[in-house]
Amino acid sequence: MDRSNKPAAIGVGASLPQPSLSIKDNVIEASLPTGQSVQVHLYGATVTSWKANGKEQLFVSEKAHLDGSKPIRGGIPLVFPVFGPPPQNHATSTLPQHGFARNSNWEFLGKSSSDAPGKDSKADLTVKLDFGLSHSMLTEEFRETWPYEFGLVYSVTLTKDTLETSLQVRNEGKQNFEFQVLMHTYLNIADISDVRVKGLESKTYLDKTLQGTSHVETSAALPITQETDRVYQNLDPAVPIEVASAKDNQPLFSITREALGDVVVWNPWIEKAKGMADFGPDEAYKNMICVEAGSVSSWQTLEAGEAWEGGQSIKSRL
Ligand SMILES: O=P(O)(O)OC[C@H]1O[C@@H](O)[C@H](O)[C@@H](O)[C@@H]1O
Repeated sequence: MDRSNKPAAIGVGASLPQPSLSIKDNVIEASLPTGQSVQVHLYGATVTSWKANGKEQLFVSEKAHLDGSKPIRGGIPLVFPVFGPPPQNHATSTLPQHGFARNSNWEFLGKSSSDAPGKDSKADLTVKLDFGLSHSMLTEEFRETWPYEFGLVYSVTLTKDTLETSLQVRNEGKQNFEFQVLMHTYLNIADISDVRVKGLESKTYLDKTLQGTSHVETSAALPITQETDRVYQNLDPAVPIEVASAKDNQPLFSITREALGDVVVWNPWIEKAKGMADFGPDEAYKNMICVEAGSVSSWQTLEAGEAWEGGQSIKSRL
């Protein structure tokens, strides 16, 4: 995963087609000459579209609010600095569910592109979009409820066959703070009954549908047949979690992570889907599965002046 801020390689392939960028109504769109594209709303720095292989790879609810009035239901909302309902007696306790990153207005820091080493420069071209959020950009309410001086840089990198998202968290103040982080990725699938989640066998998970009780996964290829809300813990980030087709066992998505040791698997199923005002149509629960890379089962402590970085790379074969 390239986290450098290096600019486009000057001179290399100067005559080759370059990634294109458009900025309109607080939505940033970039595309590669090979056809892949990504779209990011400044509200939440939420990735709302990733097209590869001629297909949309991310699910966005038809009823999602795209006007900044509510976190966007779909794509990749970013969860920070707390996952789920904040615990009592913690610095995050008065924040909303999943924190403030997904409901804050981020700034676009710029685009960079690079040729990865390879024979076909056009095919290896990548584009990286950087977004920033800091304490002074928060609403007054969030600044008061979470009074830490912080800086986030969120990088969204599009390559020929992957989408990479990575977050750098900096503590720019004088006090330590604790945070959790999660990339709440809604993957677009044709039919939930046809997918299996692989790479979780023998891993411990907390089942949020069963009062957060702890279990050990017994399935090598997990089918989703009911409401599912599980936090798999302490995974090896380098081992991919795969969403595979049950028909031919072929992976549809493969997700590797860096410094993100937990993975949440979530599908609201029938009743919960109906109960979410911004989720639609009702049957759309069949067309999505959230596989969310994060660090949520404990807290990351960031000392004054320190930085932390983590991310995911999603490869699609859809
Ligand atoms: O409705 P929200 O706040 O976007 O959350 C959606 C889901 O997000 C998941 O990450 C949680 O594990 C679920 O418990 C939660 O329901």
